[in-house]
Amino acid sequence: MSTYAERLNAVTSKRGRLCVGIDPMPSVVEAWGLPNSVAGLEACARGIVEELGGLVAVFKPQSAFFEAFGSRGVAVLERVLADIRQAGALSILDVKRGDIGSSMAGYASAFLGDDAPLRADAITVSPYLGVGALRPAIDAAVAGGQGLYVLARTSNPEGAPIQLATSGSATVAQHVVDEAARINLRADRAVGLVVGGTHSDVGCSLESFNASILVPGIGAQGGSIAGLADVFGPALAHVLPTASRDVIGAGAAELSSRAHRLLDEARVLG
Ligand SMILES: O=C(O)c1cc(=O)[nH]c(=O)n1[C@@H]1O[C@H](COP(=O)(O)O)[C@@H](O)[C@H]1O
Repeated sequence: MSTYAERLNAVTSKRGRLCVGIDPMPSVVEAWGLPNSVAGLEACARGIVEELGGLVAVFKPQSAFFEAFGSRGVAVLERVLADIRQAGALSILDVKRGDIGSSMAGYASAFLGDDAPLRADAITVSPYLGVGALRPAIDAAVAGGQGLYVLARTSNPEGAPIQLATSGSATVAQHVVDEAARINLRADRAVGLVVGGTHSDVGCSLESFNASILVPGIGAQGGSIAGLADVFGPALAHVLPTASRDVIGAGAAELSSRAHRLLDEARVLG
């Protein structure tokens, strides 16, 4: 069985280093000329994968916009994840879970389990109950050839007081980066990071990090792919930029041209 790192490398080598976020919020669904309903959600979210599924390497559905419609929205999310798989792309399910070990094991089986209806190739997780509390998800990811993306330095301005606070001799963000790198030595590089593309200085050293770095904040939040080389330096080799509204926010007619524009920009990442 191949690891998440190997699968990610294979698909991004072919399709380019870009993740498209599937955030079908009401304003996006409206820009697609669709009603703010389960049917509108489904037409928008599955329409994105139908159009871009053979082009883009990775998709990141944001669970919140599906959960907003209850069980019928979650059923749409199941179908979107299946569509992504069918298209030969990878899915990062953005659920930002983090809990004590026993509950984390529950989340791991919900999103990473072999037969889980919401099975994804990777999920986003929060380390604020301790990086060690993520262990059940790390074990599940390694067992299934899947990945995790741990929030280290998020794209939003409100993250700074917590993530840049000092813990011992390093910032909290640095602690997360170092712990993830240490775990990866025995975890098939399954533990990636989330580091926003909106900062001129991320406030932690990524130099010796050894796995994928998901970089949100491109486009709508002010970040640009062109600006990443200066900020990420040698870690640029691990960067996977992700954009949602910048690609999907102007309706179906502009979807393909916007994706192609970002794929062109992402060529500088190699
Ligand atoms: O984990 C994430 O994906 C994430 C982390 C972060 O630091 N900032 C961030 O914006 N995100 C997510 O990335 C997406 C950003 O959407 P756009 O700003 O439209 O590209 C949303 O789904 C956010 O929840």
